Order: sequence, then structure tokens, then C-alpha cells
Amino acid sequence: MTEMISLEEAQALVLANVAPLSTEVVEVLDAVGRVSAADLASDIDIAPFAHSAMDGFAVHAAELESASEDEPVKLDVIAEIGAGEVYDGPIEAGQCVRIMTGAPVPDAADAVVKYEIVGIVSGDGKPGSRVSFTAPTKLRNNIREAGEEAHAGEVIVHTGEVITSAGVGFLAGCGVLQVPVYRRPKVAIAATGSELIDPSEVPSAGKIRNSNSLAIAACAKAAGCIPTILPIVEDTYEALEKTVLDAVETYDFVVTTGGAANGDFDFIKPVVEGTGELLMTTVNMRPGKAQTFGLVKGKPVFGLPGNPAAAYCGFEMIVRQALRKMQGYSHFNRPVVRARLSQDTKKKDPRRIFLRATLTKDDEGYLVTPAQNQSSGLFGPIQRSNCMAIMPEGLESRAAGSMIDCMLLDVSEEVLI
Ligand SMILES: Nc1nc2c(c(=O)[nH]1)N[C@H]1C(S)=C(S)[C@@H](COP(=O)(O)OP(=O)(O)OC[C@H]3O[C@@H](n4cnc5c(N)ncnc54)[C@H](O)[C@@H]3O)O[C@H]1N2
Ligand code: MOO
Repeated sequence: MTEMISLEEAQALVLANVAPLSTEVVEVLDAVGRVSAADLASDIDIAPFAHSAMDGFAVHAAELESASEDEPVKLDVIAEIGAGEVYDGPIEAGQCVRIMTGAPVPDAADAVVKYEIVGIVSGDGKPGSRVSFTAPTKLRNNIREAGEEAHAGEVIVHTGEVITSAGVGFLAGCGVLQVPVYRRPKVAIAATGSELIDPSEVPSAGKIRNSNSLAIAACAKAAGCIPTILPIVEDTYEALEKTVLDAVETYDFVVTTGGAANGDFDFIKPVVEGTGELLMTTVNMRPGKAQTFGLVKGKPVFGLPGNPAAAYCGFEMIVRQALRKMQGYSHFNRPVVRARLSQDTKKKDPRRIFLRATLTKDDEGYLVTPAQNQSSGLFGPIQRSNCMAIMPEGLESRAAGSMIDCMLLDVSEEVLI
């Protein structure tokens, strides 16, 4: 329990100790990016009626069978149907109906021929005109059938599916305006350290700004959670115990930073052990070896290390996965690509090392350049990176040009790869 375990063991352990939260019903727009907690069915057929995919003329396909350049078939235009209108009269032999995209195809027609390939014999193509067709048309040509996408009562989004932006439109079209989704975890974030002051203040001798709480809150927000930053906790067992015991009453997940190692003022391990069940203390990774996890009153409590990059890595590699599971997601790993190292990279520590690095693309594929400064104490190199280049466990250094796995961090248009 307290020995060093691999990252995969740590992830599995934490995932095994959290479960999807209860569900809540939200407006369909607020469901974007979230996981459906129910099978959602359409209330009507989609499309509700057969409609035209083109602006053109609704015809009987059989009438155009003999149509050719030399012997066009000529028909009288007897009506016009715009989107939102209905024509339910007959279409006799020698007749057709002018129809707009989206308008219901009359039962009396079985194909639509688009404007561009129809000639005008007389008039302007509107009712009262005569038009000519120089080629046959396929049956049901340019007709979008009723129920093409879904039938009334059919499940259109299943439990566990992530609702996309397009999915919001799909659901709206199917009459699903309220969506049950898994609740967002309420995450408490408490920084421990008697050296810490609020970031709004200028530090006096020996003090530093508490930057971890805001970074971890930002990570939690990006992971879909509702973060709350608790007051800074001084380095005593009693103060941290009180913070943890209070937090587990209100929040779904408690994250602390600092005090995770074995120093004289490191209390997260004894507090979790003293108030609940200590399940993990050390992970074979760098930055972020000191990672504490346990359950207090059944609630997950995670003690991230104090070094900023170590706290960030612990959150992104382990905590984020748990918070995703709590929201019903079923995939937890960020995308990984193989890239060529741009420079010789030494390995002096046998832990798995996550190098803050920049991934670019050239003719030969991905190229990765580790940041100059890999200090665990810095956020800056992460701000300027777009991936973590992964040096596996062991002491094998890598030469420039060798291939290495890179985990993408925030993938957006701003990440130029
Ligand atoms: N004898 C050993 N000492 C340390 C070891 C070790 O193996 N043996 N490991 C080092 C590593 S690596 C890490 S990581 C840290 C983890 O220890 P803690 O979690 O107890 O971290 P702290 O001592 O509380 O803080 C470390 C560092 O980070 C600064 N810090 C803390 N909280 C914040 C915050 N909220 N915002 C910004 N910066 C913060 C703190 O001032 C320290 O400089 O242990 C090493 N020591
Ligand atoms: O374990 Mo420390 O996290 O390498 O910075």
C-alpha cells in the first residue's frame, strides 16, 4: 500500500475506488460535452415527412422514361410548394409541381428533378408554365425519406454516449430538450504549507504565492468539474485533519497539494491514514512521485505533491481519470503520438519521466523538443509546452532521432501540430 507503484497501477487503483455520480436533468444545450445517463428516444419520425432535397420539379418518374435531348418530355406546372407548405392534390399525366428544398413531396409524385437540368418551354417556371425534361430520372430521386434518421420511439442517443454539439441539434430535432446526465463532481482544493500566501499578496521573506490551488482548480474545470478553492492550510496535523474531515462532508472529491513527502511538516499521509483508509503514497513517475490517495468517510481524498509541475502531473495523469469516470466517461487516457526526439536526452532517474515538451510536424512526421528547464517547481515550461514526452522507466538515455511517445495536453486549434 505504501510502496512505490507504477502509474498504471495507480490509475487502476484510483479508478476502482470511484464510481459515476448521481444524475441530474439539464437543458439540452447544457448537455454538450457531457455523458447521457439514459437512452433518449425521438418523439417523432426524423425526417417527419418525405421532402425535397433540391429546388426543382416533383414528377412521376415513369413519365420521364423516354425523355432525351432529341425528344424532351414536356409537362405543365400546376402548383408550387414552398418549405412549410403542403400540396395534397393530384398530379395527372402531363403535369408536374414546382417544389422548393425542404417542402413535402406530394404523395402523387415519386421523384424531384432539380432546376438546373429542366428547360423552360413557356412562362417563368412557376404555375401556368410549361417545362421540358431531356433525361429520365431515378425513382425517389432527390427525395429525403420520412424516418430516414430515426423513427418515433427509436433510441437516438444511448446511455454513456458523450453529447456533441451536433448531438444537441439532433436531440432538439427529436424533441428531447431535457437530458439526464451524470453530475459534475464538486471538487475541493486545499493547498497546505505555512509558506503560502494568497496570490493577491506580495510575498514577504520565506513566503510564496499559492499558485497550485488555482492551477488545480483550472485543471478540474477543464476536466468538467466544479472546483472550490478552500483556505490555505497551515502545516499541522490538526489543521489538515480538520480541512479534510470538513471537506468530505460537502464535496465529491478532495484534492490537497503539498505535504505529501516525508518531511517534518508533511501531513497528508498520516491524516488520510488516521481518518480513513490510506491506499497509495508513491508512484514511479517524475515529476510527481509523492501521490497520496485514500478514502475518508468513503470519499476519495488525493494528496498531490507541493511542487507545481508534480501537482499538475499527478492531477493530469491520475486525478483527471477518476473525475472523468465520476462523470460517466468510459475513456480516460489522453491521446499519445510517436515523435522523433530533436536532441540527445539523458536519463539519470529510473522513474518514468514526463518531459515538458513541444511537438511540431515536418515532412518526416512529428518532432519533439523537450523544454530546457525541467524543474518540478515550475509552471512556465508547461504553459509553453503542448505535450509530455515520455521517457520510460529505467536509465536508458535516448539519442536525437529516436522515437518516443508523447502525450498531448490540451488539444485545440492553438496547439500547432
Ligand atoms: N528528502 C527528500 N525530500 C524530497 C523528496 C525526496 O524524495 N526526499 N522529494 C522531493 C520531491 S520530488 C517533491 S515533488 C516534493 C514533494 O513534497 P511535498 O508534497 O511535501 O511538497 P512541499 O514540501 O509541500 O512543497 C514542495 C515545493 O513546492 C512548493 N509549493 C507547495 N505548495 C505550493 C503551492 N500551493 N503553490 C506553489 N508552490 C507550492 C513549496 O514551497 C516547495 O518549494 O518533495 C521533495 N523533497
Ligand atoms: O517527485 Mo517530484 O514530484 O519529481 O518533483
